[in-house]
Amino acid sequence: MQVLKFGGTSVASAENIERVLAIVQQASTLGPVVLVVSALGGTTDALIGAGQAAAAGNESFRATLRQLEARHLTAAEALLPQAAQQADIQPWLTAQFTELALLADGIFALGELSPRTLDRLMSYGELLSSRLVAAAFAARGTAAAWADSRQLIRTNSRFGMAQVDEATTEALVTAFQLQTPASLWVAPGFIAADTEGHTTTLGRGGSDYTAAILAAALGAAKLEIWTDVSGMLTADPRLVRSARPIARISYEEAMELSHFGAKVLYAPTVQPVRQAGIPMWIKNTFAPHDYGTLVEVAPPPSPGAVRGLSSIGSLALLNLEGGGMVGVPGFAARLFAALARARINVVLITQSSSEHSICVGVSEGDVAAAQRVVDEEFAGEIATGRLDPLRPETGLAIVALVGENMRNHPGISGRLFGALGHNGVNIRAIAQGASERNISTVIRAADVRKAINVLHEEFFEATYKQVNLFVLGPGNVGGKLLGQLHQQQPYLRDKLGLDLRVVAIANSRHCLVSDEGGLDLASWPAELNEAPRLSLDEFTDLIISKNLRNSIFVDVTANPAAAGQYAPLLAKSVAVVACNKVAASSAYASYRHLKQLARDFNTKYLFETNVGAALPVIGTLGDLTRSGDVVRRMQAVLSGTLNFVFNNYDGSRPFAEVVAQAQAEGYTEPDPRLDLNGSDVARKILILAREAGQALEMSDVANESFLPASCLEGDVTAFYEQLAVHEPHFRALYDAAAGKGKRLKFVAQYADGKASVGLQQIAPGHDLYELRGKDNVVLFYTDRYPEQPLVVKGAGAGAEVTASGVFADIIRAARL
Ligand SMILES: NC(=O)C1=CN([C@@H]2O[C@H](COP(=O)(O)OP(=O)(O)OC[C@H]3O[C@@H](n4cnc5c(N)ncnc54)[C@H](O)[C@@H]3O)[C@@H](O)[C@H]2O)C=CC1
Ligand SMILES: N[C@@H](CC=O)C(=O)O
Repeated sequence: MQVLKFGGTSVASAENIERVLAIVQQASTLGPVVLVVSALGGTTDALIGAGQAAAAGNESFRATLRQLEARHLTAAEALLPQAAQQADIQPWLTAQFTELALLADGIFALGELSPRTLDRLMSYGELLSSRLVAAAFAARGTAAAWADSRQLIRTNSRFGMAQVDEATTEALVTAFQLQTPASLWVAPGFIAADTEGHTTTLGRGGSDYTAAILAAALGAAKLEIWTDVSGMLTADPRLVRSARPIARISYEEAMELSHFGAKVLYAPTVQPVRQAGIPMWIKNTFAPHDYGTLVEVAPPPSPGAVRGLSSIGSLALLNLEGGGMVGVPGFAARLFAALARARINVVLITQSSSEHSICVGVSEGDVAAAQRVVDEEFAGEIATGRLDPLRPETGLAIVALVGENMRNHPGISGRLFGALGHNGVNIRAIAQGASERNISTVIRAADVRKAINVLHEEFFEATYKQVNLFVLGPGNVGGKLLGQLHQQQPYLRDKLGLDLRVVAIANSRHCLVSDEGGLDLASWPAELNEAPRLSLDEFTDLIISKNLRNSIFVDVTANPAAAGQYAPLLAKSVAVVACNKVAASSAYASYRHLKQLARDFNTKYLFETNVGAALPVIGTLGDLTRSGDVVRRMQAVLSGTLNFVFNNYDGSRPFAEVVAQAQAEGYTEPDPRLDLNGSDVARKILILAREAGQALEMSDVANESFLPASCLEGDVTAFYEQLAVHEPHFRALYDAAAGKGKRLKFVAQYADGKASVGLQQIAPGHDLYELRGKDNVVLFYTDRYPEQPLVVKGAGAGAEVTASGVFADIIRAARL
């Protein structure tokens, strides 16, 4: 004997019912079948709606019933095309709708819909569908006995969620089996009857349960639950696009997953088949050849120990706190008794070992009643200050890891907390049973999508990690960066498992935002010009409100206000990657604050390109200091622009022209005066000194500018005009050095806690002398490199190299 159950979508139309008939015919070749069906999809909701409308005195219930009747008659006509075949079923359907109309009229007249009447009303859905399916079999020449589940399944009289009397049910089923010769039964799911013969129901989704009860009573060889997905999935597919079917799962795991949101299976279904040791398949009516999920006693362990993820929303935490409960037995018992009296279901329980508080999770809809009954129960303790009034928190959800094998794998919860922590998902409460089969976390409902995706990637997707980039400032560097990202996307997916998506690109005039899947990096420039403007605050709000996992803000501007956005973003665990030097060279307290925020919120603030573009300067310095070395002295050429200018200026071309060339080649700051006046280099040595451990401010960096003051008095145009005016000054500087066989270098120095920048004449043989083009060099003198310095040298400016340094920081942030 095998029991097959088909859900509402599987029997929603004549076309779908044809599929059901084919699947059942196929199964019948293996042995007798009990077929359990739900109501035609949407019927139960429509019946409830009609009942509620009637009770409220709203005559719309009549139209609803007419529509339902028409739908069932249409299905009958399609399934039983010949008039003779319809001879029985059509009058029967009409009679049922006449009964239904009378029942609804009664509800309308009384203005009342009791749970018992509602069960009766709802039962018509499954009665109609099961009769229709049985008639369709008969019309195809297959004898199908219609089995009235109300005569097979005995329950108590808890209408809406009746409890089954297993012994009586088994006896009734056995008796029916003895009297029924047919090898195919068709039975309505969901419905049963109490000892008085009143129709009861087994809870929404109860048709699965009906099938399991019948399977257990019959000692069936297997139970198949046919639905519209190919088995239980690793996560809710509406939340996780890459969720995939679980091939094999234990009863206990299936129970945990179905409890916590896997709508594919009604949770009570598992118990009867588990007890009877009956294997249960979950299969897809619309893809019958898919493997589905086999629920069994001992499935092979899942490779990553976690079998699936589940989530339930609309949760509230109830916190009962107070010194009065420490060491006093009975508080928990009174709390749970009070909740039970109010029929409030407790979903999750945690208590700290200090016994100072108990926290329970309940449905949000139960909060008001819980507050009332608990505060009543503990009124005495609250009045004397031994307990605080119950403190409910709403807007929460549970996300849980489920897996039988987790108990054999240390470190699962560490990975869970780490993954959520890196993404700024705050865990409000946790619960793990001693079985270690379920680790439940309570988080903000708004974080569920992000959390469940992060965890799915962590535990199921060895292949890809999605990283979401928000790029501000697609200018010289930003434009190159987007080009490099575009070119490398396939490599990153294949080799690093990173699915890098650019979610938004903004400049000061436009902001282009992607819907799903990230922007097309081949076509962003044209699209950006058509996009609306967003202010910086709005851009930050967009990043925060999108609440995407592994979000990274990439600041490729030179804008001080952009730097002002880092703190709120880091505080939401959004990583910040910046080539903009403003933040790291702003007030020391603010620089420290940003670094601390990154630590506190488990994220990254990376700015390697602030010094020497893509050269590994800050990284090297970090390696030295983290390993215990002490930086005593630094000597460096840190301006690509100035090195280029002094390498290319010999008086044969005007100084202004060489500076303009540096700007055209993309070495200068957006405002080249910052390079020429030494500010850019001052920022860089300040950042290096800070990274070496010195709490310096910009005012502590001595800057001996070589520019005549008038060069900085106007705008950039005036600046170039003044450079031309002062050509003799620049020529004199050059001649003075060249006359001694020396070269001009703008040098940054740090020693003994003091930093300075200025133009120097460098003699041949000096470490800074041979420095070509736009190169940078940094000499680190440390306790471990006292005389022969550690040298980092190479191209220190240019959009392409800087973009590659930003890219490298993005990868670091993405891999955390
Ligand atoms: N060029 C180089 O060799 C290096 C540059 N950097 C840094 O890279 C940064 C960018 O330099 P470039 O690309 O040359 O500058 P750019 O002027 O070409 O690009 C800056 C971009 O930022 C945008 N922007 C400015 N203010 C904005 C705002 N409030 N909101 C949105 N977008 C805004 C502009 O529209 C532009 O798209 C600078 O901070 C610079 O210090 C760092 C290392 C080396
Ligand atoms: N303008 C800078 C670019 C890198 O920070 C320079 O010239 O070095």
